[in-house]
Amino acid sequence: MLMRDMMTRDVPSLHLKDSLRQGVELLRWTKLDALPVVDEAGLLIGIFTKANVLDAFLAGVDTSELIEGHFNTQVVTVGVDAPYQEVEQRAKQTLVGTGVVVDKEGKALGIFTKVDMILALFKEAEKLATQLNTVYQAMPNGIIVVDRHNCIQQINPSGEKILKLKEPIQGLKLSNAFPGLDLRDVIIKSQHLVGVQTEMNQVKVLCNISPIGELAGAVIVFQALTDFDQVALELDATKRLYETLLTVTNIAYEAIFVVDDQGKITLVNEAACQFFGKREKELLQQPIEQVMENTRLMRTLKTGMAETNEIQVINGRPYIVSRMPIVRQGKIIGAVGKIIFQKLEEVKDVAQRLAQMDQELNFYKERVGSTRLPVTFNQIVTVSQDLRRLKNEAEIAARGNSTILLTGESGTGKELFAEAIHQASPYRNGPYVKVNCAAVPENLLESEFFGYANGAFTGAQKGGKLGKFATANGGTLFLDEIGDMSLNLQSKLLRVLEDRCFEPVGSNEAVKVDIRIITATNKELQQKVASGEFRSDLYYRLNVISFRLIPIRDRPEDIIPLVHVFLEKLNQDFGKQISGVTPEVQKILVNHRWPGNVRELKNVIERAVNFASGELLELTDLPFYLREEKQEDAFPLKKEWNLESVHEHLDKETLEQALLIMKGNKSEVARLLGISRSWLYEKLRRYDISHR
Ligand SMILES: Nc1ncnc2c1ncn2[C@@H]1O[C@H](COP(=O)(O)OP(=O)(O)OP(=O)(O)O)[C@@H](O)[C@H]1O
Repeated sequence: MLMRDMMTRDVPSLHLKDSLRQGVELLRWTKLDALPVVDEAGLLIGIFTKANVLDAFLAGVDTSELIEGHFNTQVVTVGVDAPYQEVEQRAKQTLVGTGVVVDKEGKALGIFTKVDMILALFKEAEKLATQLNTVYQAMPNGIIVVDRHNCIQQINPSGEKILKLKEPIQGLKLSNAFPGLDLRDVIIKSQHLVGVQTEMNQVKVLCNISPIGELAGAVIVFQALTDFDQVALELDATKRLYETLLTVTNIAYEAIFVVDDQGKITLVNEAACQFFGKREKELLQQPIEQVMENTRLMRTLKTGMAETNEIQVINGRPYIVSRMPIVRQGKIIGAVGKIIFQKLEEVKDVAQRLAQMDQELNFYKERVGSTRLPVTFNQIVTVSQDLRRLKNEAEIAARGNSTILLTGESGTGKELFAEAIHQASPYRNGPYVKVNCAAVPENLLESEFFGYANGAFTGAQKGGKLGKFATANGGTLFLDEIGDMSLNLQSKLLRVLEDRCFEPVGSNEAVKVDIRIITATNKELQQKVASGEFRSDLYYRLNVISFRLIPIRDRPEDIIPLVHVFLEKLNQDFGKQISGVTPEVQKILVNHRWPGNVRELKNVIERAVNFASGELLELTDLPFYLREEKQEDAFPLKKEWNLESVHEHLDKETLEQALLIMKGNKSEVARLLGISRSWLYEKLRRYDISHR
């Protein structure tokens, strides 16, 4: 409210040439207590009041005299645009009952009387009361007003609702209505109480209590604690969720960042900070476009389309990037970006370490070994003419001390032959030592083969350690998977083969050994020689006498005899009495291609014995891939298949078969299929093949 809204307007002004009579008549006519006096230009020069009239009368002045000299030149003036508060202030400070309202030039526009002030006050109070009442009625918090005697004056609708009041409480003593609530200190000591938890009408509430003026009473503002608790709980849960999210994102190797709907960064993980080379606070709230070149995140915000695993060149390097919109109630409220393999080196490192541990595990597993009976040629089951001839030749070769190379597909019996040769050789009384060259970790190779001298290196076993060559002294050293031996070791092996002499790690003294060496591989060594992966001189050294073992599909007549030998042993192990296989099963076994050879056959029979309930192994006892062969002799080409699905089908079958052959040993499966372990895991995951 401004002065212009409070003043009395249309007030006549007096001039110097006006008589006292005219002044009195105007006062009488307007019923005002004072009138402004102005000069010829209308500018205010004074005020003519009832007191001036009385003074002139007492002095016996004639009413025809001019008012000049009979009015006050000291005038209280107020600007027409002065706000209510200023007017109130001025009114409080002066005792003068009437002020003159002027414009900026000082021209009198009207007067402002005490009556005007009171009316304005009423208006202002009314406005305030309406505002307060609206707040009072509408606010969600409860309000109780008590007077100085602790009597409840008012309670707002929210208050009644929160406290579930059934009857009015106005007029009651607060301590009676709500026992335990004492406001005496608030009222007497004018104290403010904040965050008071109490119970009113059996409702837990949180209150702020304030005194009203001086000893006038108090007001309680409260809210139900249950609502409050709820909000607090939700807030806590949100906080926890946020912290979990931060921790999760920080564990990730990928750079992860979140933007709001404007493309401003709202969250970054540590990897993202490293990736962008900035600190978190430097990134937060920055437009993503300024932080990352060629970002397509703004597009994601517009289109709402997720893009996963796309190649994007950032700072000249390609990265795998994914983008995902964040949608809430059908609206895109932000997006997440992810840059994968930002720390590819570390991932590779971890993978390498895992592979090495895996290798070491296999190696030590093998070392633990078993104390089974020695294998002789008698245990090599065959009715095939070719294999029998090979067996005879091997038996003859065993009698000498030449190095023997055994080649052939996986599972064809190379190891079996190696041991049988040893048992039939002049070295039979010496040890038979087997080393899987592919399983010895690169860092253990030398000491494993040649041993080490006392104190050769920190952590070395006291007194040194014998290597495989020394251990096999006087016996046979069977080097399996020779095709996987590193070139470095190949040259060292060549020396031992030539001189039967070697030096342990950390020693200058050559050790001479008398050993028979048998090697084996399922790789095409000649091809490896051609590609430079295998030393040709070593190849010729190893290839003095060689035997290529025959895959079982080329000697199907051996299948059923082998099955019977296996059944005999398995019956003992499992306490069963299975005497053979049904004709149906026999047909399948004989027709199968057996990529895993005798090992696969042995595992299939072991599995079948586990499942078998009758006297003969039945179709249902066979693994699924073999059962399928019953229906389809050739590969089944279905109408709905395309080249890709056919390929997948074959892939899946081969994997399942390989897993069975290798009894779930992933390293062996990968080796059998000639793929890396990581590729194998990828395939198992893709085809959803469970692998324990
Ligand atoms: N003629 C056979 N008679 C009896 N058992 C056999 C015969 N041939 C292979 N086996 C058995 O099949 C399994 C695989 O044989 P072996 O380990 O000797 O094959 P491998 O050719 O050395 O395989 P890899 O190249 O995968 O090492 C062994 O359990 C072995 O006893």
